[in-house]
Amino acid sequence: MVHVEDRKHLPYTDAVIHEIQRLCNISPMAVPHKTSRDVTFHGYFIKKGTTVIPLLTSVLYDESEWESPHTFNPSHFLDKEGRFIKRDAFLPFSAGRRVCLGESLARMEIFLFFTSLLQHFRFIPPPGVSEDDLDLTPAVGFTIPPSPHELCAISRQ
Ligand code: HEM
Repeated sequence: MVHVEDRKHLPYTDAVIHEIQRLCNISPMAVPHKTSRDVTFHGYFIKKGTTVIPLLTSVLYDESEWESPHTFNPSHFLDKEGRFIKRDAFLPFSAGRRVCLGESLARMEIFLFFTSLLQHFRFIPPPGVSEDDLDLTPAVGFTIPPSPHELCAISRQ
């Protein structure tokens, strides 16, 4: 049985989960916001009342922040000794006053579901399908869920 406190003892697992959320961010455009006053941001003047859509993907794939932004690489979240490191550019829940209210709950649930499932099952492609045939290209939309595909869960017991 896994507990949420185990997260600190499982840095590689934690890094894998963070990397999945970075690379497969499900809410790339967060939620539209409106400026409550005139703002100058990075030299651009933004008038009060302007709708602003934060592109979280631009941070999660930022080439100046990530060593291999377009490749799955849990080392983004590990130091040389294999300890978990926080990264400022990890913003799948957005940031600021309107940051996702469910972030703690979501992170806890993802850790518990992910570790429990992997402890009890091995996941393999269905018979006749090779791993290379699995298309992990996400669906496109306001949110980007994974495309439907089939997997077999094999009990480890
Ligand atoms: C992997 C799971 C989740 C992701 C990636 C996610 C991501 C986000 C993002 C990007 C926003 C927009 C923040 C902004 O306006 O800039 C948001 C808002 C919000 N999320 Fe989540 N979310 C997740 C799960 C949850 C869960 C489980 C709950 C509730 C139990 C939740 C509740 C909310 C609420 C209430 C807001 C609106 C906050 C506000 O406007 O003040 N989210 N979320």
